[in-house]
Amino acid sequence: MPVVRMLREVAGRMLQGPACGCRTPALPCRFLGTSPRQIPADANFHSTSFSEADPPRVLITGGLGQLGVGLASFLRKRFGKDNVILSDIRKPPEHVFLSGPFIYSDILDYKNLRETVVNNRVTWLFHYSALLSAVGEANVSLARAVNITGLHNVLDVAAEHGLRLFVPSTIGAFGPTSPRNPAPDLCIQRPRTIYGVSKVHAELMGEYYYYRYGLDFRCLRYPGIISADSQPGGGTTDYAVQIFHSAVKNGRFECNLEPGTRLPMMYIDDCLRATLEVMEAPAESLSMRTYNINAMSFTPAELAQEVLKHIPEFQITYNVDSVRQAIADSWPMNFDDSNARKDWGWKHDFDLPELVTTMLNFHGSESRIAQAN
Ligand SMILES: NC(=O)C1=CN([C@@H]2O[C@H](COP(=O)(O)OP(=O)(O)OC[C@H]3O[C@@H](n4cnc5c(N)ncnc54)[C@H](O)[C@@H]3O)[C@@H](O)[C@H]2O)C=CC1
Ligand SMILES: CC(=O)[C@H](N)C(=O)O
Repeated sequence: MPVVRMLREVAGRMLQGPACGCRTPALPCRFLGTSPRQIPADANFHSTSFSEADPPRVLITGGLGQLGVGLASFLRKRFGKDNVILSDIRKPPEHVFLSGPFIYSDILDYKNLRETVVNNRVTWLFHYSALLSAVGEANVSLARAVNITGLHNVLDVAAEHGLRLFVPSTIGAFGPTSPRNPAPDLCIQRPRTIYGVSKVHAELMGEYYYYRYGLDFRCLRYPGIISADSQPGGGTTDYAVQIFHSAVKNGRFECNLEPGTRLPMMYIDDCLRATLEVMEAPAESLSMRTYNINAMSFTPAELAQEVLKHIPEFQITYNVDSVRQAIADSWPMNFDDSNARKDWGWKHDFDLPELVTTMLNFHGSESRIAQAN
């Protein structure tokens, strides 16, 4: 029965492991026929590697959020200012607009995205556009469109043009039935937010494109990220950013999570370094395509204790937001990132004391500058 044997062989190849560089991957059905998303038959789905003399051409989607501007500035130091293009659907503030290339790019507009990639000869794409956990619950249909349909557009453009693609996932990709302390890389993932569901979908679709078409998909599950000079975009872990600004400005903070809510967290410098490290890691060192990364884990009460060491008059009060609390209660308290440490040498620099000192120094000097002016 030759047909059955042929099907078995194809299925066997897919289940065996990633497509290797020497094999021509089968075309996805949606790329055939009259679809605008055609992939040439000789397409090479393997992202190009780069040398110092020939750095990647980078596009960051959703780049005006909490993390994108910092990522652009970090990557520009490594690859050169003009090789890193920041994009978003919002208008950039002047200092961002003047700091390097910025373009309008709506990930829901496939043609616009493809044009951007082609016209700028993009080779690496960091896909940051998303609606985060709390805003996602407030606008499920928009979150579904941006986080799921938008991801499909990004995956197709990346596959079509042989890009190396980074998509961040999150602690929010786990749910109440996942092991919580710690959550390992591979376990039950049944999140109960549209954000979490869309991120599990992104992990699975990215890995599917990797195994099926050889797309160079790389994904890190970020903890809650804490940044000094950018505002969070509507997540459950936002309190851990806002507390520092309030502590310095007012000496007090009203927290929207209960004092004992333990969540994994990370300082932005560690997050951005991990992102570049996994993108630069040799493909053969990656035993997986989606990794947990971890740094620290604390509760609002523990964070407040650490702030008190610097600002003895600091006061924290609690006014719990039931939506955010329910989300936080379903997320991991701790992350097992041993695979990232083993495979590509991940190591964080910032623990809670260094985080608090750094954040308070930043906001302290900001407020001294404001007072002096
Ligand atoms: N900030 C954090 O603590 C964490 C972030 N992540 C992930 O990292 C990525 C970046 O996060 P943040 O910067 O915090 O997000 P953010 O919410 O601050 O920014 C997201 C950006 O996406 C843009 N956007 C929305 N719709 C768009 C569209 N149709 N086309 C293009 N852009 C669009 C928004 O204008 C916004 O600037 C997200 O994918 C997020 O899920 C993961 C875990 C933790
Ligand atoms: C942890 C995240 O993904 C984000 N900060 C959120 O709280 O939604």
